[in-house]
Amino acid sequence: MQSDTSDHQEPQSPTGRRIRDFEFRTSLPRVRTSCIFSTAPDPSPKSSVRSSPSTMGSDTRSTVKIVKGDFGYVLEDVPHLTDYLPDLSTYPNPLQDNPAYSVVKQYFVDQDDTVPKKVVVQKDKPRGLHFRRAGPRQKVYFESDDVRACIVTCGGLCPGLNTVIREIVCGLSYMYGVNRIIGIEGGYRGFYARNTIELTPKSVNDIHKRGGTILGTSRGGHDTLKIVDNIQDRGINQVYIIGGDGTQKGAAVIFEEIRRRGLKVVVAGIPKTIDNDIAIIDKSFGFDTAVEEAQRAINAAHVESESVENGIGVVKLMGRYSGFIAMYATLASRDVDCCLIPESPFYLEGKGGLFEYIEKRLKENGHMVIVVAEGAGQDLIAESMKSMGNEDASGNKLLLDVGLWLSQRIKNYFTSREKMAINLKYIDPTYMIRAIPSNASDNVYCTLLAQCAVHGAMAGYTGFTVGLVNGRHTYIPFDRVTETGNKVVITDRMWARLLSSTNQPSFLSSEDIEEANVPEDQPEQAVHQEESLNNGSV
Ligand SMILES: Nc1ncnc2c1ncn2[C@@H]1O[C@H](COP(=O)(O)OP(=O)(O)OP(=O)(O)O)[C@@H](O)[C@H]1O
Ligand SMILES: O=P(O)(O)OC[C@H]1O[C@](O)(CO)[C@@H](O)[C@@H]1O
Ligand SMILES: [Mg+2]
Repeated sequence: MQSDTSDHQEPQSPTGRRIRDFEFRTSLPRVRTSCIFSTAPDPSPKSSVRSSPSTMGSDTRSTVKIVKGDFGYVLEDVPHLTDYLPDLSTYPNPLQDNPAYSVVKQYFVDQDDTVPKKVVVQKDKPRGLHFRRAGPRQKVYFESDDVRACIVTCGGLCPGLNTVIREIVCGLSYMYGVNRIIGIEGGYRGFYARNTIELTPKSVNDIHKRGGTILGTSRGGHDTLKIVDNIQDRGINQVYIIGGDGTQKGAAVIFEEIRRRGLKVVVAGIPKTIDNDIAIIDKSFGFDTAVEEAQRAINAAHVESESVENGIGVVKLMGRYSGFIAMYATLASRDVDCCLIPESPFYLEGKGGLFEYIEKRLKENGHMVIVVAEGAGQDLIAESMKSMGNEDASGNKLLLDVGLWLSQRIKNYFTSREKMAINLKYIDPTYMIRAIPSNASDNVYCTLLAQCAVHGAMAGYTGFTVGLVNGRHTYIPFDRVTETGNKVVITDRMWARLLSSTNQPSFLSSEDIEEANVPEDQPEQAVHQEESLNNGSV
């Protein structure tokens, strides 16, 4: 954990009273109609609060705290409990007496520390967007005995979920002396439809060695009022929500309702998605593990295809809207001849099409490997199968199996034209990849994310997602991570590197390139991808 040398100034309670906030707040009757939110006194004369789009199309308007500084500096700050409960007491952080941490020089993060979204800068350009740096603060807003925390996991599985659960429990317990932590079973609907389980450092001790989530997960079932009623009834005052883009949208609505009721309850999100499709953050946990595990499937496809005449190995990898796993697994392997992702349209027949390329590759090399992300070519499949538009319980598009479809189309093409006898093997390792435990580097990453979430919650921050931005942990407002998704930018250098490593056609006409050209706010995203997933190398 990084430390800082400057003096730390925590906001003090104006009353200085050490009230038992948790008991006080949870004894209040439920407030459903009146809003007792007020914005915090501006920390800077240049700060302002902007409205952000509602996440649910209801009256749940969010306010994002914008602080402006010199040279075009902008801090997009996260909410704090004192925004709507200004009289809360603060307490010294128990970490200062913890033998492990007390020896660290300036262990606490300075209140003013922020992290820039963009690290490649030009001397005449504004300093741009910043996020609040994550980490332990000198003062906390909860007494250890008063904390009652809960953890929930939602959406699809991802390597590392159990590690995050483990480290939230251990972080709360060992760093802050919290011993009342419960797990909500089966995703959002578990708040009102399932039992809870008690979580202790002992009960979670070995769970990081297992795939999946010990709490279970689900899609759909997000009923905001029932969830917040349940939080209130159970006296929960720290809610840790682990999940993808849909889950973070759900967390944002829960936060809004909690704030509307004036509860001293913190909502902290930990972004999870194997697809790496969450905006702003460098990468999501479990992504590295997925890319590594995908190598085994690609390797099998390569061995199978090179062992026979005109062998073709087709491997399907996950990636509903974003082809990051396919792109990085391809770049890592060097055995892949063609990588198809949702962001890059392709076509099968005719000049410059996939069939022509396969034929050429087989003639040159005798075998080939194709990696296809599950969301690729969905329009093409829909055209030929005349069915599309089904959704899962969370409203996500249900995909048609591109791997099976593509394999069949390739077989048909070569059989019907009596071009050449091919030998195609289709491998679908998607759920096997998703279900494994996280690898070593993801384990460390999950640990830091979990600990930063705990530090933020104890420090009274709320309505935030914890995320790595340019290698530093930050607190990001929910809206920022949910308003757009992270996608492979096909006019970016990384995709060019892939094209040059596989030698596949780009399948793009000059009009397509124009259309795909980075929109105004995306050059930053493209640079960001370069820097974050590529350690800044060019
Ligand atoms: N706009 C939304 N508002 C409130 N809740 C939502 C919203 N979108 C999704 N959710 C809820 O979030 C949970 C998870 O959503 P979803 O199934 O889309 O997975 P996810 O979090 O995006 O993860 P992944 O896509 O990586 O599997 C579901 O319980 C769903 O009801
Ligand atoms: O079959 P499920 O559990 O709905 O999940 C499938 C989806 O989940 C994801 O892994 C995202 O979590 C996507 O890549 C995939 O489309
Ligand atoms: Mg999602």
